[in-house]
Amino acid sequence: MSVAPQLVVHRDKELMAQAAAARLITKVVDAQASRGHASVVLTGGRNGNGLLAALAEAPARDAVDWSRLDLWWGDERFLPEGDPERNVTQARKALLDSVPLDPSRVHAMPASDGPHGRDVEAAAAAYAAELAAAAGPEDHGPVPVFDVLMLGVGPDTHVASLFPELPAVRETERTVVGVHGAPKPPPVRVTLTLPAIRAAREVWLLAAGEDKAEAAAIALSGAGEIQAPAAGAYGRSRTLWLLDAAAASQLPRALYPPASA
Ligand SMILES: O=C1O[C@H](COP(=O)(O)O)[C@@H](O)[C@H](O)[C@H]1O
Repeated sequence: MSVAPQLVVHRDKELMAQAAAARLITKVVDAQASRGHASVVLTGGRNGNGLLAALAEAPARDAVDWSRLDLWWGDERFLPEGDPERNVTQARKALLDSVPLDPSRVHAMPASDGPHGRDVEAAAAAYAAELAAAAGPEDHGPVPVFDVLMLGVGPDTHVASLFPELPAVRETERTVVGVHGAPKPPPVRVTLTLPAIRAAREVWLLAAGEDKAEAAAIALSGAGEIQAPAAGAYGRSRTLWLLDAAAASQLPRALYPPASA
């Protein structure tokens, strides 16, 4: 059953990134204190990378035990290792190269020049197997119960590489699939599916900028997940939309009443 989304609206995208970074630090520190380790699923895109860059600048980042953090990805552009358009390349530049992570806990999705070559279905199956191997009996499923899974929201309401009406968003069995014909380049991608996303304890959707306003309004107004994949992204115990004022500007008044002063 889906948990009703909560909304937090910040003044602008810089403040949103800083506040989300602070929120993530607290979550990771709390999870490490209670379970000894934490797991976070990263997103690509402008807002996801903005958050990572803000985290890199936050003095409180030193409160995180980076060696006890598992990092996974919600999706990846299926390109050669090191390609500047790969989500993992951008994440490394924004944050990962500057913190003492345990490389064995950095679970990048396969590249198109990796062991599976250009076979994106094999790459997706390999990532699903890696997730399944990391899931313990306490997870009761084929993927770990991630502490936080972040998703950038595209102007067309896509999340991860789940685009409206494409087969990946209809997947109900597999946890990771290959994507062909994505409307946003590159066309070939690897993505977690909605069932895998919904295994997370908390799902955070990031939307900043005017070009996200319509998507946020559609996804939060009862749209179906096939037409608006962001509407189908929710966590087991919390679904949090982190927006800036521009992205919140078309939300129904019942969700985001205009300020009175
Ligand atoms: O291509 C992608 O786009 C989305 C959204 O990106 P944005 O730049 O519009 O914020 C991103 O969440 C996804 O990870 C990425 O592969």
